[in-house]
Amino acid sequence: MKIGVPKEIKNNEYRVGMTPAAVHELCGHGHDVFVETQAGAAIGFTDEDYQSAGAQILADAKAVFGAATLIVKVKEPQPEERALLNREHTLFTYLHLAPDQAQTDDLVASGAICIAYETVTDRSGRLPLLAPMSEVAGRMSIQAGAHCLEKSVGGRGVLLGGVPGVSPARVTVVGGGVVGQNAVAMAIGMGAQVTVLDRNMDVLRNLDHLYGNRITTLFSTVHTLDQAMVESDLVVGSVLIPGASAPKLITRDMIRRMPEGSVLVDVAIDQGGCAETSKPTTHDDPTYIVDGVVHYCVANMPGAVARTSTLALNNVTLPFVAALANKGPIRAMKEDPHLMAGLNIADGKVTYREVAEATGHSYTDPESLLGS
Ligand SMILES: NC(=O)C1=CN([C@@H]2O[C@H](COP(=O)(O)OP(=O)(O)OC[C@H]3O[C@@H](n4cnc5c(N)ncnc54)[C@H](O)[C@@H]3O)[C@@H](O)[C@H]2O)C=CC1
Ligand SMILES: CC(=O)C(=O)O
Ligand SMILES: [Mg+2]
Repeated sequence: MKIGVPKEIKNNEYRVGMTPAAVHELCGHGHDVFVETQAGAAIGFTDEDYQSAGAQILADAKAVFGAATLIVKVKEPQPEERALLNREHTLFTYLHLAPDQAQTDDLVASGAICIAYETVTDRSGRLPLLAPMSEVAGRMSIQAGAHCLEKSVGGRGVLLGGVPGVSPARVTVVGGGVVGQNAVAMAIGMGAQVTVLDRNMDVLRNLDHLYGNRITTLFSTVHTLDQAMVESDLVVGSVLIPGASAPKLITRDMIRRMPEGSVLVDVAIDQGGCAETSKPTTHDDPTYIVDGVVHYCVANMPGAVARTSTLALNNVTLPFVAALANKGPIRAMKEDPHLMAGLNIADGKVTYREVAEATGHSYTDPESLLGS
């Protein structure tokens, strides 16, 4: 198989789809790997490192997409990358299609096989290719939130941990999954007073078991969320319905009633965001203010700690890249229903129900499309 690794071009995105170590493994299996020049340079992976691992270095994305059939990336393809895709390609990357009509339409038109990291499953129903980036973003959400609480960025001038004689900040985490658990751990570590909401009682029981009365767990309803929001200094949005647009649980009215200078870090922004007031921002210009509340809505938070994130991502994607390359995408998916769960688009059809529903495309069952 010919595998291509283009340089990421999203704003401040320094991650790379494959590390030199991953390239070495794939070349060892007899595959050809083509890496765009400087693809990993920003995080210390030089062209020479990739060449030593067995890759060929190509001058630009056009050459990589021309030479390879399996494209391994990190972020959703940008318009200029989408223009390079055709039905010979298999694209393996984060896609987040439900809130992104233009990308969905372009990928349908390309005819390519498009497998989304974020909907690949595991035996316990979790999302193993999303998990490491959720760990990163969950941990980052508290440091980003702490910074946003500073006066210079419009925050209310509150220190998360307080000091002797002054109360700590109140942090509310909406969604206690992977992002939420990592946010809770960091917020507790910094001394904040933490409340976490979820609709899954097992999630709340597990957090209660871990932290006891150090945190407050609340079953998430409109009422409990409303109460927690208006008393919070920092809110982390971390709900997910896999593959679907994030539910808009946080209303504009709740935002209006939060304290002046409080902060919302909407990590779920990559699926459209869980607040009515959320819109995607970039690391270049990460925040904006609505009704006095600082909103941080960066859709590629892990890109800021790109070296850690690339290594963590490659740990989990490598076995799937190897399966796709060794068996070919169709056989690899037929033999692994968890990889098949990642298939969002193929042959001009949308094969993920929530994406079809959100974007107005008709849904095609992936098994019927690929044949059994
Ligand atoms: N902005 C960024 O850079 C990044 C964003 N993310 C995103 O963060 C979000 C969360 O990801 P994970 O934590 O991995 O997902 P997860 O599936 O581990 O956790 C989501 C949690 O939300 C809960 N939930 C669903 N509906 C709810 C409701 N109505 N009320 C309360 N809780 C509800 C679920 O029960 C689950 O515990 C996803 O959209 C993911 O794509 C992840 C990594 C980076
Ligand atoms: C998951 C995601 O959106 C990211 O890592 O950028
Ligand atoms: Mg207000």
